[in-house]
Amino acid sequence: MTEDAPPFVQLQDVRLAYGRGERTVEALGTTNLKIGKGDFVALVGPSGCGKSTILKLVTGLISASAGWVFVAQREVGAEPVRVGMAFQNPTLLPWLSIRQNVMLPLKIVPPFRQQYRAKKKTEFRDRADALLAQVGLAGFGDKFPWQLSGGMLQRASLCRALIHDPQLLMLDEPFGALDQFTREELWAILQDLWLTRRPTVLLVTHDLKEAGYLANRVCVMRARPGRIVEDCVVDFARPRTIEMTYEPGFVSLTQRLRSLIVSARAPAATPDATVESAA
Ligand SMILES: Nc1ncnc2c1ncn2[C@@H]1O[C@H](COP(=O)(O)OP(=O)(O)OP(=O)(O)O)[C@@H](O)[C@H]1O
Repeated sequence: MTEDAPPFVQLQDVRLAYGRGERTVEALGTTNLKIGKGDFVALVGPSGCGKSTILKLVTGLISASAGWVFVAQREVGAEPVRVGMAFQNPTLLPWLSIRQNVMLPLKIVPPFRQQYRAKKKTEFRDRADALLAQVGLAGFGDKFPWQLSGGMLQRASLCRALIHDPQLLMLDEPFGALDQFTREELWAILQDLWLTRRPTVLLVTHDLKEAGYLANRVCVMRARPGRIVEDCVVDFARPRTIEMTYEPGFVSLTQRLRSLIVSARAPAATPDATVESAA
């Protein structure tokens, strides 16, 4: 993000508490975050520090208890923004083929919805097939989810998240359930998709190597209440490779992130501590 370009995503003095009264959980303390258009930011931190809460705030799924969330310089929810999402569980619809699953956002999201009804089905089908080919799933469009491996399903899920050219791509531990080799393959695929399409990406991950490989910035969070304690710039050249992750600069980045998280780890949470911290 250049100094004078307005941020595409901005959290300004945001606080978020779940529940009421004695059951209040202060999930996010005062939090500020700016993400430039087309940037790739990873959120890392101990369990319960509010990473997914930030994703929910940015997509407008929940509203801030205090402060403001802006996307494209408008308060979130004021204007529709095209968002793509992928989670740990690919959640493809089992009764639809892979291609139909990938095309689903085009049936739902304007302006594609109207075009889909009008005439563009063939064009959209070609678009889905091209995207499937880009992630190594050429020829799998007619298969059904049960016929694919976990890694293949996650590739298809990335295609579904990107088919409608989202301005914002929200990824909540998308590769968390995959083995290391499949995960590394998918990092390369995601990097390639990001380099060619340049959505603004917010990635939640527990994998520090993944954060360092994929992101331009890694925000380290701390719990109770959740907050960002460090914002590390990652400026390794692109495209990044797995070999690069063994180089001293990369290793010292992941070591630094690790020690930040170790020191950010809150003592084990208890229901009483939760109520106390919220009081
Ligand atoms: N719907 C909810 N109602 C009450 N408390 C919630 C709710 N959702 C999350 N929390 C609490 O808010 C805090 C932040 O949760 P969040 O899911 O954002 O953390 P996280 O960093 O994504 O965690 P993890 O890495 O384990 O997925 C946690 O203490 C969690 O228990």
